[in-house]
Amino acid sequence: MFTAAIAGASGYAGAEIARLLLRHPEVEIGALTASGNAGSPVREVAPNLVPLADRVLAPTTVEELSGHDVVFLALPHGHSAEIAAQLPEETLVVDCGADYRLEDESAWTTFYDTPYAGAWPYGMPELVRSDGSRARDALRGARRIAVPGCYPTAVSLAMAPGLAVGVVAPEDLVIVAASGTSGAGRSVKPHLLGSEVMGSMSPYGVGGAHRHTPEIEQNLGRAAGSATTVSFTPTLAPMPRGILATATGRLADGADPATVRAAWEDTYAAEPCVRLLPEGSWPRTSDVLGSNVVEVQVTVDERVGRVIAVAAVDNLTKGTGGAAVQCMNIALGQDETTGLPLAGLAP
Ligand SMILES: NC(=O)C1=CN([C@@H]2O[C@H](COP(=O)(O)OP(=O)(O)OC[C@H]3O[C@@H](n4cnc5c(N)ncnc54)[C@H](OP(=O)(O)O)[C@@H]3O)[C@@H](O)[C@H]2O)C=CC1
Ligand SMILES: CC(=O)N[C@@H](CCC(=O)OP(=O)(O)O)C(=O)O
Repeated sequence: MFTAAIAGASGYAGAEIARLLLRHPEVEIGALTASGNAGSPVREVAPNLVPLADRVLAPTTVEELSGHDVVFLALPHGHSAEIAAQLPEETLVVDCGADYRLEDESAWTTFYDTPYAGAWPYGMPELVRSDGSRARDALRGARRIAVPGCYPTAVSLAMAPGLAVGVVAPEDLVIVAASGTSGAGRSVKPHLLGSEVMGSMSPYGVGGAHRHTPEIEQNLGRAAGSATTVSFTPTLAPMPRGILATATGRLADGADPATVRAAWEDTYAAEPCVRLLPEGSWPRTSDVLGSNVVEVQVTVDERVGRVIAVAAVDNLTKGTGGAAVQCMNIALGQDETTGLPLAGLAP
């Protein structure tokens, strides 16, 4: 058995990790820490975590987090480095925040207002590179892992196969994605009040301003084997969980619908957490609710010569907490899907 602590267990991502670890046969849940909610019983902040109801949230300190095999950090950006630096090198630290996702310091300083912390192995196991290798390779035995952002998970897994195989041109990539409100965390934000969100969809971070833009470019650049820029527009949808991302790119010279289909099929044939749907079926957020699977579909709009790839993901499961547990499994040498739900809740 391994022991795991969760820092930020009172937040959406931390509570999702706890939900998943409760069903993990090889992990015992240790310290659960919080900030403003420290001292409260779990039932007051995450009543869905019934088996943990009477556990009391501890303050987020290195002392509370020490002595575990695994420490999950589910904290706001900028809080991971100080804690990670004080944990032993042999402790597996899985960071759900953005702090260690970007390799390019200038990209970080353009989009974030905290100091650049560095880059850790990137926790998107299925991400394919131009040489056919996967990001998974760097996760085996790793002791520091950066969990991807939720939009980059959906977008990158939707489009990477076409870039890696060369059936999509690496320039002129356009992405529009809709996210449920839990993507923003649980702290109160005026634009996320129920009366503002219900019955309405709205864009934000328009014009290349969203901080996930460089992370998507990093991922798709790795797939393409060359620097890549994207136009990315996020939108907010009136639902608690889920992201639906639509990515389009120009059909590469010499490619056709059959080679496009083959690129996606070959890339994902052996991936347990990415499901390429049968032709004609399209991903829906409702089908991946609570599941650690990303559903993907691709087609070619031959009239305009563009490849259209769509992905649906639960932002809190495969989009954060599930990816964190999947990466832990790989790092610890466990079967990759141990403890993870691979079917969604329906209806
Ligand atoms: N929500 C999502 O879909 C995704 C989230 N992430 C990332 O995961 C991390 C957590 O996100 P999420 O759970 O949504 O956020 P929440 O706002 O829901 O939770 C934040 C957590 O951090 C704690 N916290 C707040 N301020 C501090 C502080 N100054 N020092 C230490 N702890 C603090 C909170 O404690 P308390 O409530 O007790 O004050 C809470 O436990 C973020 O980095 C986020 O970007 C990544 C991918 C997707
Ligand atoms: C709906 C919503 O607000 N979503 C968040 C994305 C959160 C996420 O994935 O996370 P990181 O903060 O870890 O990068 C946003 O757009 O900022």
